[in-house]
Formats: sequence, structure tokens, C-alpha cells
Amino acid sequence: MVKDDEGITIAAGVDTTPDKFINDYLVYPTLNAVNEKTDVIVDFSNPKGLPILLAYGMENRIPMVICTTGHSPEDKENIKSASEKVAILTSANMSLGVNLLLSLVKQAAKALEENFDIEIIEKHHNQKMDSPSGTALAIADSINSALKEKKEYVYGRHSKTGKRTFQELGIHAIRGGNIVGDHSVIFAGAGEVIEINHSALSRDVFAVGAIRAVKFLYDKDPGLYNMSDVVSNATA
Ligand SMILES: NC(=O)C1=CN([C@@H]2O[C@H](COP(=O)(O)OP(=O)(O)OC[C@H]3O[C@@H](n4cnc5c(N)ncnc54)[C@H](OP(=O)(O)O)[C@@H]3O)[C@@H](O)[C@H]2O)C=CC1
Ligand SMILES: O=C(O)C1=N[C@H](C(=O)O)C[C@H](O)C1
Repeated sequence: MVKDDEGITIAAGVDTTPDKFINDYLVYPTLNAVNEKTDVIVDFSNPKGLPILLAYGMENRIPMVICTTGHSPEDKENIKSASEKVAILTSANMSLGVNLLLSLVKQAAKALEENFDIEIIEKHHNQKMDSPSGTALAIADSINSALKEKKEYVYGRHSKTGKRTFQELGIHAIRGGNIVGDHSVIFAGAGEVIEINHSALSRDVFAVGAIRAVKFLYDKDPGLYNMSDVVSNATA
């Protein structure tokens, strides 16, 4: 996708795997070789590389587009503090459609808060490392942000006995084949069901979003940004 875009080029690919120590210092030769003219770092990799990624980005004041999912609460705190020094954009899903879905589910949750059960089902390929998907968690957080009574996330319901409570928000992960990424949000009421669904048909949608994010972020002041900033920015 970058090859077809005249505005940007790939300066380097780097490895942030923390696997080498010399005198207690982690050594990352490939990371040190990054071209000084690098304007933005894009990360679609593994949460294990986060400490090195943040340290490098902060030290060199290079904005970072972090698309990797599966971060721990501590990782998320570290991203937040790093964003005080350098611009960081995080998004569990770079597609335009999912970012619209995040606001649609908020609207639906508000309207149906009193008597609809809410469940999320996500489906992904059999190579995915984390579950549930970062997008499913972002959808759940978006729903919760709209509700007066916050829901409690219940993952999978395996071996769970007893009835579902109204406070539950079920989150379910399906893994198989080469499914790119499907997210369905089900609002189930008495006698009616509303389902809001997004299907990524190709991984290109994530690359397109990441390129838009790069163009948005490269000259931004320190701060924590997300895809809704990009989408709402007409020049991005
Ligand atoms: N925000 C979004 O829109 C999207 C986010 N993702 C997220 O991106 C991440 C990667 O997913 P996906 O592309 O499917 O995974 P893949 O396994 O296909 O690709 C990950 C790549 O990252 C490389 N990698 C792993 N660790 C490091 C590291 N420490 N430093 C540098 N490179 C590393 C891997 O190299 P090697 O093969 O050598 O291990 C591999 O090339 C996941 O967290 C996924 O959820 C994915 C799609 C969209
Ligand atoms: O791993 C993937 O493939 C994807 N991961 C992201 C997530 O965890 O939400 C986004 C997308 O659905 C593809």
C-alpha cells in the first residue's frame, strides 16, 4: 500500500524483540540502525516489543502509530505516559468501518440501556495470538462509556452455570481459517434483536487506515490520539 502512495516511503523495518542483554542493557542493533529521517513508527507486531518501541520513540521524539493489540493494563499505562513526551496514536482497528461502528454501538447502547442484553462475537483467522480481539474490547469499552450502569465483561461463559444477569456483557471469540476480522454486536430484547456487524474483507483496510494515521500524526504535538481524531480531521 505504501508503494502506491507518493506521500510516504518505508525507511526501515525493525525488530524490537527483547532477547539480548549485555551488561544488563538490552541491545537492539536493527533498531539503532533506523534512518534518522524516520518521521513515524508504525507497529503491527507483538505486545512484547512495546517497552523497546516506547523507549526508542520517546528518546528520538518519533511519533508512533500503535496498531498491535493484546496489551496489558500496565502496557496501556506506559503508552499513556510516553504520550506526554511524543505523539502516539493507538487503535485496535484501523478500518474506517469499525471506527464508525464504535460510535453506532454507543448510540444503540444508550437507547436500549433499560432492557436489552448485549453480547459481542468476534471471528478471526487461526493465527491470531490474542483473544478476545482488541476491537471487541474497544467495542465493549465504547458501549460501557455510554451506559449509566456499567456492564461486567464475561468472556466465553465456558462451564458457567446459572442464568445470565443483566449486568453481563458477553464477549466471545471464534478462531478459524483465514477470516480477516468480523465483529458483531447483538442487542437482544424481548421479542426483537438488533445486530450491528462489521466484516473486514481484506487486510488492506487496516493498511489504508494506518497510512492515514501516519499522515495525520507526523507533525502532531505530544498526546494520545486515536482513529476518531484521524477520521474527524478533514485534511488527514
Ligand atoms: N489495529 C489494527 O487495525 C490491526 C491490528 N492487528 C494487530 O497487529 C498485531 C500483528 O498481527 P498480524 O499482522 O496478524 O500478525 P503476524 O504474525 O502476521 O505479523 C506480525 C509481524 O510482526 C513481527 N514481529 C513480531 N514481534 C516483533 C518485534 N518484537 N519486533 C518487530 N517485529 C515483530 C513478526 O515477525 P516474525 O514473523 O519474524 O515473528 C511478523 O512479521 C496483532 O496484535 C494484531 O491484533 C492486526 C491487524 C489490524
Ligand atoms: O489480529 C488480527 O488479524 C486483527 N486484530 C485486530 C484486533 O485484535 O482487533 C484488528 C482486526 O480485527 C484484525
